[in-house]
Amino acid sequence: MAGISGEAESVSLELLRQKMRDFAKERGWEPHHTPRNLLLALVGEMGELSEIFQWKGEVERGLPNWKEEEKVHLGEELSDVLLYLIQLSDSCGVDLGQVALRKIQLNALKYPSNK
Ligand SMILES: Nc1ccn([C@H]2C[C@H](O)[C@@H](COP(=O)(O)OP(=O)(O)OP(=O)(O)O)O2)c(=O)n1
Repeated sequence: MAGISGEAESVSLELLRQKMRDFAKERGWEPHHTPRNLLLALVGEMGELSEIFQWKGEVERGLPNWKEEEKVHLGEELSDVLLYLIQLSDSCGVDLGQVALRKIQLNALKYPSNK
């Protein structure tokens, strides 16, 4: 699927990490992108994401009754959370893709399948 700039590439965590590095560098924001600042920004975006669901009651999987504009807004807030999480990991020197893969393996050991 083509992205906003017409890119047809597949989206990897590494691609997003590099794009956010470039984004911060081009604006001279790197000094502000410390782990603590990025964590607080992430928590702020988590709040914005939560607001979308606030007072709605239970929500069906796939959001069948949501307006298109609500889904677009949801996608934006999910993206903000992801992009700050990637930047936070990067600022801590953590390879998010690798540690997440390892965590999935640990989860499988902790919660064995019955099948
Ligand atoms: N110092 C900054 C500021 C912004 N961003 C990026 C990461 C997020 O994807 C997005 C956040 O931008 P805003 O703070 O403007 O937040 P919103 O897009 O949610 O706007 P608003 O809070 O007005 O709804 O921009 C960033 O990396 N570093």
